[in-house]
Amino acid sequence: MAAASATSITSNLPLFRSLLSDWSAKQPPPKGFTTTTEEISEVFDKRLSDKASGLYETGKDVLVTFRTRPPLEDEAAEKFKAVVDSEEGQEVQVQEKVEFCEGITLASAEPGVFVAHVPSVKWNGPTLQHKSFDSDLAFGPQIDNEEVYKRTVVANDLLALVLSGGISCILAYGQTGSGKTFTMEGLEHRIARDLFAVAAVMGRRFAEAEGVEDHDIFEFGVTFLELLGKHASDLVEPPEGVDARGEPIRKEVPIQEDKAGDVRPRLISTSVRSSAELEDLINNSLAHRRTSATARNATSSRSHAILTIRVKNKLLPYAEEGQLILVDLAGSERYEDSKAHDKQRMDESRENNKSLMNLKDCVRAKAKMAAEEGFVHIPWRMNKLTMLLKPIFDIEARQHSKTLIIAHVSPHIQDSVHSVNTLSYASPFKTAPPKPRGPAPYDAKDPRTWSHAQTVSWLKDEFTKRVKLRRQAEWKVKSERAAKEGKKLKPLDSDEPVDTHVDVDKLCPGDMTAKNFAKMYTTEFIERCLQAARKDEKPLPQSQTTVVKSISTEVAGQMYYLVITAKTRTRNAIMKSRKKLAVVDTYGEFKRTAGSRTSNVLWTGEAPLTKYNYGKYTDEELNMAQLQYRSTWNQVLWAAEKKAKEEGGDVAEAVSKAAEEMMEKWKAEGGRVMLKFPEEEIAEAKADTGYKKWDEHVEEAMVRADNNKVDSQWARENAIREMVDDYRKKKASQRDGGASNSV
Ligand SMILES: Nc1ncnc2c1ncn2[C@@H]1O[C@H](COP(=O)(O)OP(=O)(O)OP(=O)(O)O)[C@@H](O)[C@H]1O
Repeated sequence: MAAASATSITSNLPLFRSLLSDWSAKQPPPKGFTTTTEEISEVFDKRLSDKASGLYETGKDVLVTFRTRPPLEDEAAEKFKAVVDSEEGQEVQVQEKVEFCEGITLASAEPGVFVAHVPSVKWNGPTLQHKSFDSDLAFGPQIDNEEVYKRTVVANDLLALVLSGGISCILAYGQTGSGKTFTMEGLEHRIARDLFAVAAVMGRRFAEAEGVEDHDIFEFGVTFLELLGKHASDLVEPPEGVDARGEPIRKEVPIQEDKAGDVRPRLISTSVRSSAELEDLINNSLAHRRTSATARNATSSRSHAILTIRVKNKLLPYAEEGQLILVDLAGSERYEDSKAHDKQRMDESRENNKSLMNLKDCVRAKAKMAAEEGFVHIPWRMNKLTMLLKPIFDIEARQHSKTLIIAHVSPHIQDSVHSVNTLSYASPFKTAPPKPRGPAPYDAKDPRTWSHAQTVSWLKDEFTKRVKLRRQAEWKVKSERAAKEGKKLKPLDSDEPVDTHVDVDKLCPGDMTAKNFAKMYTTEFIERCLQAARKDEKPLPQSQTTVVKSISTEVAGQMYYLVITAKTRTRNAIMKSRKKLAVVDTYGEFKRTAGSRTSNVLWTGEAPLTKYNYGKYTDEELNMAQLQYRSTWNQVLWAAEKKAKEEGGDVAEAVSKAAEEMMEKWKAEGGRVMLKFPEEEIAEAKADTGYKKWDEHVEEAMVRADNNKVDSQWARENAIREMVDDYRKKKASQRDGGASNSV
């Protein structure tokens, strides 16, 4: 079935309307939302006012939302009035007055389901296809910005996340004119309205827990950046004028990773202290963006706009900053449209297209990572847009983050093809909710498996251990000082009980487990520890506050570290079993065609099929080569088999020979041998190389592998092999050097 042209859609509107009405008559009534907005507000208000209600499910890391807007007055008539007559290639007015016809139907609001009605042409004439897409939430044309704000920002507690040192990111995606800016501006103004009220409540709670008088504990810095093609500029500054092409002239801002691995373009960061100041800043920056939109070509729909609000907690000066990142993306269909434009515009559109595709890869990888509870490679270094979004894509980041993508579609049937593109871009980000699992067996290294009693016992041990460590360190300093004065301190009795300050039973009441703590933001954990350290509800003396803050930060870090490493172990086990499966699959296919093979081990001398001595390659090498060549491996073997059969030759010999040739090629391409190193040696090599350099090398290798369609897991291992080899060489030369020195 072919897609219908704009001409045929508009001239066939009566037919499509009747097909739509037949279709609608057969549909069940749309499903609405599972909660009312009043219920969302109620839960939120309670959470803010009630200290004990901090235990809540943080839900998914990536949420997908669809939105369609109402048709605007006379829009259909304006937008679709003159259409090209495809037969004659001339513009003709096909209808006197073009009335709106629905291209999107909301089938369910939560979980979201949109049905796009796509006009197409069958052998017997025009017809309609109905394509259904899933999301977490869907907003029909009657939903206003206030409700969108409540069901996204409020329901997911994004402001509290940011104020607790986490990262919230909202991405608006869709065709030009679909309503991205309308949504983002709506959200931005409401965020400006509420952020300081939420900050006041959270600030008061935190300050009270610390026994500090000043409740004004947050500092806010705002930046606004525009990315047009590869060029970034600061939207806080007005443009310096317009060039001959009618484009705004702006100072370019470089986007690079700094030495610490951060991507912080040099933008004007404006400090804001109230809703009014934030609102003013947003309005001015948006006005600067719109100034350019009134110029000859609306740059606003061709550029990405990124508003970032950074939040610093003055009482936790060393903690990571919270970030709220709001991104109004460039129109998604621009590349096709740009074909009629000059080279510069086409380059810019190609760049936008690339960045949107790369963004898709990153969001998809992130969603997958969250759903599978482990690490996957996220290629965020591939372009400037995803580099700017590093905080949400960097797997090393220790901050909790939540990403919300709002995919916008036009309501018109004439835009259905674009709508299908938009919905199929965003829909795959939706992940299944985590499967309800029975209680996992106890694992001392995985906090997610601990019961209430095990959690209490771990917390008691951790606090005690850390207080003892502090005591030990202080004793050492004091005893050294005493030794200088010729005195000797009484040795410490390590069995002597210590005051951990934090009452763990108070910190971990009822049926609370480590799972609850692991989901908690660090600031919330510290706040709870400070509360649990209070005796008779009296504020703690300053010296104790400092100790509790520092120890509880360490305990939270240790808990998070245990969760992360447990997740990595799960992930590695998944990867390993997948690798095995891939090998078994390859083997299965080979067995089907080659017949008589019985051994479970591939390509070894023991197998009856092989006359060649495969003993010269290890199983690991053979598996790696097959994984790398994937389907090519089978194709080559099948071709050898077919040829031998046709020519009446020895099939086993031909197949084995072909396999051997491939192994030789594989070796010649760089001796891709996966070596096994002891974990301690890898850890030593890592520490010696430097963690940042190590990770960069691995990441680069994986990106290169992604580009070359080579197994990225193999690339990772190969990169590690190279670095451990280097480390071995370095150590050997030091040894030799050391040995020659000592001679
Ligand atoms: N939900 C809505 N309700 C009412 N009007 C809307 C809604 N969404 C968008 N509009 C209107 O539709 C028009 C196009 O919306 P908007 O400018 O937000 O689109 P856009 O996707 O940001 O386009 P561009 O990519 O060109 O910037 C505007 O006039 C806007 O006011």
